[in-house]
Amino acid sequence: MVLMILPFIGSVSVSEGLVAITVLCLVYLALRFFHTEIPEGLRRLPGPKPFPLIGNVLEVGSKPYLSLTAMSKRYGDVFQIQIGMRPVIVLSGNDTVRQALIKQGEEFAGRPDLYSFRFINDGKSLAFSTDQAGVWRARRKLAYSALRSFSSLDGTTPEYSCMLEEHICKEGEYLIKQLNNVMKADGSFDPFRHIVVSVANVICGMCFGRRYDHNDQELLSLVNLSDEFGRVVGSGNPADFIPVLQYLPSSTMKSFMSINARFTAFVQKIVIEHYATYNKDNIRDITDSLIDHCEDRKLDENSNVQMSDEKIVGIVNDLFGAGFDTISTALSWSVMYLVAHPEMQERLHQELKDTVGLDRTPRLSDRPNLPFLDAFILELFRHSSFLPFTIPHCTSKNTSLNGYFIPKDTCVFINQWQMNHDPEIWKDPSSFNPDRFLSADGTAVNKMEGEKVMIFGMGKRRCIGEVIARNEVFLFLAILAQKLQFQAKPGQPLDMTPEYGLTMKHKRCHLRATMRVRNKQ
Ligand code: HEM
Repeated sequence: MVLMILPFIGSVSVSEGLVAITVLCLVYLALRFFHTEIPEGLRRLPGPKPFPLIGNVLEVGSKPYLSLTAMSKRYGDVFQIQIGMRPVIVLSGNDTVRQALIKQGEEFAGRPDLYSFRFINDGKSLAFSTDQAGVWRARRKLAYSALRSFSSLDGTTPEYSCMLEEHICKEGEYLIKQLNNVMKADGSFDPFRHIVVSVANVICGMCFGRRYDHNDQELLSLVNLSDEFGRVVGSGNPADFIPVLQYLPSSTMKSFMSINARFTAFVQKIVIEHYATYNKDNIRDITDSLIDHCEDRKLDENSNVQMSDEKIVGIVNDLFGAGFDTISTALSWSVMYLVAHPEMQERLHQELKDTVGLDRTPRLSDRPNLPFLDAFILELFRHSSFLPFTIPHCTSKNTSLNGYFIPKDTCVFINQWQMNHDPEIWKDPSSFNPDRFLSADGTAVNKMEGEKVMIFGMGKRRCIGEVIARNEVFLFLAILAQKLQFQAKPGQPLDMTPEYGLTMKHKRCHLRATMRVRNKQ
């Protein structure tokens, strides 16, 4: 965050700077003057003392998941920091987060009105916008039912249990061929670069009824920009917290706007093609089903939530965006963990060899027989906590939590990383140990332990793609571990340091892989 504010200082003239600082000081003093009254019986939130203007930016630093976890040890599960001008409540601890997001779910389900969020999906994002509760709920329901029906649709042949399985198996097999070819040609590969196209193709198949070549430049440039997107949304763009910065030039913000504009243009082009070829009697994919919903709604006089067609069809933009970045980050990390723990890589392969064999592609129905793979995925989610915070929440009314007063419209960060590394819950949390999720004889996953892992959020805003995501990570990883053996590139030590963002990624690197079984041609 501090690193993100610094570039602003160089791009402002002295007089502009002085005016900005004077305005900020006046606003700051006014805010302190009108300090919120605490209702009787409730306490004022604890937290570090903020500096004028920058608040606690210095203490939060560039790894907020670590600094805010350290602060939770000092101030407790509910505390307040100030980022720039904006107070932010940070929630940690399983019981506290459960209380806020489930028991008091309605009060904590909003999204804050952050400047950068206005550029995502043209300000009409289901996940990031400040839609009124009724509109958001109706859009979420539509998105959820479209996702569910298009993933559970029958596959094109009885070989596959559903469309989702068909897409993943085909893309998984194609990915193996692709990695094999790149290995032959270059001797190493960048895991994220190839995984992201395969994963994007699965969600493209469901949303748009099409797939892209691994060398398609338009798709490649779009999906490889997602790191940049996560960096702004994840760390909090300075202009979100120091409003006057919205009016000053910023290269980060410029690039963020351009990524969003390109993303929206990419989806819009496909949506326009769908409108032109739409046929009510042949709903091809999620885009068609959303267009169909707009048509039906025009005939439904009882529909009580007012939503524009743009807001309905724009849902596909959210599904596509959320559907590839998260899953490819999870899979890319999986490969890194396999390389970091070769004994686990062998154990996984052996489990697949013993239960599935090497002659057929794994299926979703193999899952109950692959407990170590399931435990490995749970530990990957927990240990990497690659989504260290949920998307920021916001209170919809004055409320209280653990006896502390929290005013309406307060921005709330949920620290998933802290929950996944809490020593009260996890024994030796910093070690990577999938066995923690297995029964004593190693034959079954302990479901209760698994449910303690927090990576999809909880309550009213819980991820709507969770089932698809879990299935996708499982099946892609099963295919990769069955067919390939991954290693680090000689002379290149593995760097597992996460780079902070909405989704934390490992540094781009090159790995090697050898085929364990011949792929079907
Ligand atoms: C491993 C993969 C994934 C992870 C870890 C993940 C995690 C999350 C998290 C933490 C949130 C925010 C929850 C909150 O704000 O409290 C979220 C929201 C969301 N996710 Fe996922 N997600 C994944 C995959 C997907 C997929 C595949 C889709 C759809 C195809 C999807 C669609 C969404 C949507 C639409 C929201 C916004 C929900 C709302 O604001 O009401 N996600 N996800």
